[in-house]
Amino acid sequence: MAGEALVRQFLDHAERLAGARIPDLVAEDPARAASMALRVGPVYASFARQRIDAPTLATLGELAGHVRLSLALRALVDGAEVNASEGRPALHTALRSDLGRGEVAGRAHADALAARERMAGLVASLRESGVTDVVNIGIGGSDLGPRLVVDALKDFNDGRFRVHFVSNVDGSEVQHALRGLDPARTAAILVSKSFGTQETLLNGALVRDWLGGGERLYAVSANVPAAEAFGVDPARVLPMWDWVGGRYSLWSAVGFAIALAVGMDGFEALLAGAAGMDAHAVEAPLDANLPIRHALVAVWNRNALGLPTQAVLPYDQRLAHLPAYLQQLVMESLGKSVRSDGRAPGVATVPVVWGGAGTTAQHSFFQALHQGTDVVPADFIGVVRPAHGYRGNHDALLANLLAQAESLGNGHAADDPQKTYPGNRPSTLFLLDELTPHSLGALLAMYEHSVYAQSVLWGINAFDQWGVELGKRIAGELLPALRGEGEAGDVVTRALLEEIRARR
Ligand SMILES: O=P(O)(O)OC[C@H]1O[C@H](O)[C@H](O)[C@@H](O)[C@@H]1O
Repeated sequence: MAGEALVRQFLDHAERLAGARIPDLVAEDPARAASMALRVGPVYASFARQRIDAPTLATLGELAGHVRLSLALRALVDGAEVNASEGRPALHTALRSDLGRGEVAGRAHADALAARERMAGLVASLRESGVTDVVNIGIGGSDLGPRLVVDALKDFNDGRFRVHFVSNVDGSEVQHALRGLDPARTAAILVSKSFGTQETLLNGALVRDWLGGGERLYAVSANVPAAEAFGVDPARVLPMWDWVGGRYSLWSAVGFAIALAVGMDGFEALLAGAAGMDAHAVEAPLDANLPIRHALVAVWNRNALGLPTQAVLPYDQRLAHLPAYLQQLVMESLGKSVRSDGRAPGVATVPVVWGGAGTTAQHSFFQALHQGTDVVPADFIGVVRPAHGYRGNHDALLANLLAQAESLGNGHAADDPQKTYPGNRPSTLFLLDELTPHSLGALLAMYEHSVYAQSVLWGINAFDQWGVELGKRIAGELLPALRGEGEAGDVVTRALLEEIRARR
């Protein structure tokens, strides 16, 4: 079908479903719970509580076909220049899969294997050393992925190292991270793709001095000369490449801290889980493809239902960092209002991603999810088998997870409007059999592919982030003014500078 006819059909479905209610959709189709669910390895996903039906999904599938989503996924893993504004491929899949065809993907995969081999050597030598604590210094993609995974996989950590994270340029974070640590028993990893990030260089210099030199300093960077000039021994610099986006990089040596926490076996299992999802994303037909389904639902919620935000609600404390990680993955990738071809997308793009771990979050912002004026679609993530023996707690956790998805979807009528729940709040519910390196790898790769698929549907580049540059430049200009050297900033900033200077 031609593009325009498809868009018309999309709008027709939107109009038809504008008044549709999730409980009615569920009641109308007894097979819905099964037909709206997909399983890929350890990841089960139910879309039964989305405000969508089979004919709409068929149109969305046609839309996916129209934008050649399958070919686009293939182009991604084969190393096509999907990052057009920077003239680069985005080959994060080559870090964990050998799916990519052709020379570019093949070389990337070989380079990734060689780097992993070197990383394994450094992990082994550190395990044999007297080092007890490791501080990961990085920000954005050089922090959020490792931070999430190290915390999520703490049941797979043998406790050989305590791993700490420092990202913020706020000196308070580094001060508290180092408090109580022994410099003679601490190693630091400076993780920076560019090795030009202000926060990481300032914190790195502090920690280098605190360590008393570069002996236990490690670096991961695509800018090896800069890391060496900073004082890191070349033998302790692991490579990264311009073909890996920062927010897609935890599978590279950026995951050094992960490998120290869960061992190389754990790291390899994480990669294997992601590789399984890569193969599914590229090979599964459109209508049975989990990341594509997830992406189509995201676009439906944003553009047909006009929902401006998206909640991420892991019902597992170990996944408490998942909302922050997904904020970068989704919002840096899709936070664009210009298509790759320079045109306006003509529709809303990125939603605001936010969230928190259940059940804790139920006692803070869930009131607004249930009765607020904005409808917030949610991704719930639950884990069937816990890694602890407190069965009573886990049953309560799962009961709450199921109850929240049900009550948000169905609502509740009451005579008293204060006690009425409007319901019709859409959600997707993921279940992992267990939270393991393998299942976590699969889940995170699912989100990566969904984000890429959304970018293809919207025609935007998921792999650049020009929007973060302006603030960095202005901060650079304001730095001397803050020290009293010259003037910078607009009228409001100057007044604020004056206020700060007067009270220092
Ligand atoms: O790894 P680095 O080069 O230090 O970059 C760290 C982060 O900073 C940048 O501002 C980007 O917004 C992020 O995408 C990136 O992950």
